[in-house]
Amino acid sequence: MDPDATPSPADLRPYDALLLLSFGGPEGPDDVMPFLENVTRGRGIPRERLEAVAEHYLHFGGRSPINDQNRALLAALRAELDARGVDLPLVWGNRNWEPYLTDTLREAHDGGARRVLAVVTSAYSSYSGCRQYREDIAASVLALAAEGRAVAVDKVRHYFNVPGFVAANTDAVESAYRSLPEGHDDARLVFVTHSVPDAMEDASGPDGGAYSAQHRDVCASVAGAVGERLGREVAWDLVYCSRSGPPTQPWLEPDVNDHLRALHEGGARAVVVSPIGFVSDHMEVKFDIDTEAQETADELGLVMARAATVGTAPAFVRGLVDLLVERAAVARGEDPQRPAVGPWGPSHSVCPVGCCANLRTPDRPAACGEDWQQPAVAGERAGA
Ligand SMILES: CC1=C(CCC(=O)O)c2cc3nc(cc4[nH]c(cc5[nH]c(cc1n2)c(C)c5CCC(=O)O)c(CCC(=O)O)c4C)C(CCC(=O)O)=C3C
Ligand SMILES: [Fe+2]
Repeated sequence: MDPDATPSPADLRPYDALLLLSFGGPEGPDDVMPFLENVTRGRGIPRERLEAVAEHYLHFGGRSPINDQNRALLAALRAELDARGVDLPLVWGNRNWEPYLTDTLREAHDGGARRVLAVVTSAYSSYSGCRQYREDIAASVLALAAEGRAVAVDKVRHYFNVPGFVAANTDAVESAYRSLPEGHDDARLVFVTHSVPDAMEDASGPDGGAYSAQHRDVCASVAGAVGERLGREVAWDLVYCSRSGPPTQPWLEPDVNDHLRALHEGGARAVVVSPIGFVSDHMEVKFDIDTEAQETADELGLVMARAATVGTAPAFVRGLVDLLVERAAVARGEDPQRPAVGPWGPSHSVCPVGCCANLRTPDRPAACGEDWQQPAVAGERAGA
């Protein structure tokens, strides 16, 4: 083989554009309340909770870190795509703030895109992290169809257990252990994710309970790999942050702060905290972990090292591009390898009917699922 030959470009057919789909966040103090109203519309979040969360944002200048983190991820994905010879456009749209998904897809359509492949900034099955994004896609596709614009959107499978996500988290947790002061290498490993109502947990995935089960699956993989690198068993727990419903409604527990107190009472002197439920250091990480949980640890005299989120770690970015390539092969009817670490195995590429059910408005259309019907548009064909 000619060593100077350019490798053939990664095959993304039949897609003609790639989409990063995320949550969105305020860019300044005036955006905070309108953003929070977008997030919580029709969701029964108490007013006091909204005011408290507005304070979290204002504490950081009214600007969420999430948008800049998405810009950084877009740049990293672009570089990896370029390195693999992929010249498709890569665009960015959000659920709750500019750039809104519908505007992004309209612009992509007008630039020639008809069949788009999406990756969302959530690695797990749940209504908030999966179906709600699929509903956003459906609403945008339907709105554009009504304007005479035909676009079809698919998404990649859940990536909590893909090798790149597991490797990036393993590296981050190992670094956190190595950053602890001498004599603390027995630190307990505390994984943290976003709490959700018990009812949302019970409805997550095709058979229920997928949200916490997928977390436990990747936590076990990461803790096992870190243990091998450190040469000893690492004891770990999965706990929760950012509970927001009324106190009468059960949400996943324990809360990270209560858990740190319990560990301290049990004699722990140090913890490594890994926000495994989040892909970047957005507001939940900055406030609920770096501010609140850190204060709790300080009060207790507990040494706490926080592991990085995957962010733009090269292993993670390569893993996402591998998934885009894999999903394109699935769309072409091929049978690609679908690597996964741990017993859960690779998730579905197309969500089964009823997966991550919407408990409030169950009939809302959701794209990227077996029961989704692409709207017809006169004179245009999506995915042609
Ligand atoms: C599972 C999950 C993820 C992870 C998956 C994913 O990434 O999608 C996530 C991400 C995020 N959540 C975020 C922000 C908020 N989430 C809220 C409210 C809620 N989240 C929920 C769940 C989740 N949320 C739930 C069940 C609610 C209750 C209301 C409802 O049933 O929908 C509220 C309202 C106020 C409050 O109650 O906290 C805010 C402001 C931001 C942006 C952060 C930034 O700006 O940096 C991000 C990435
Ligand atoms: Fe949230």
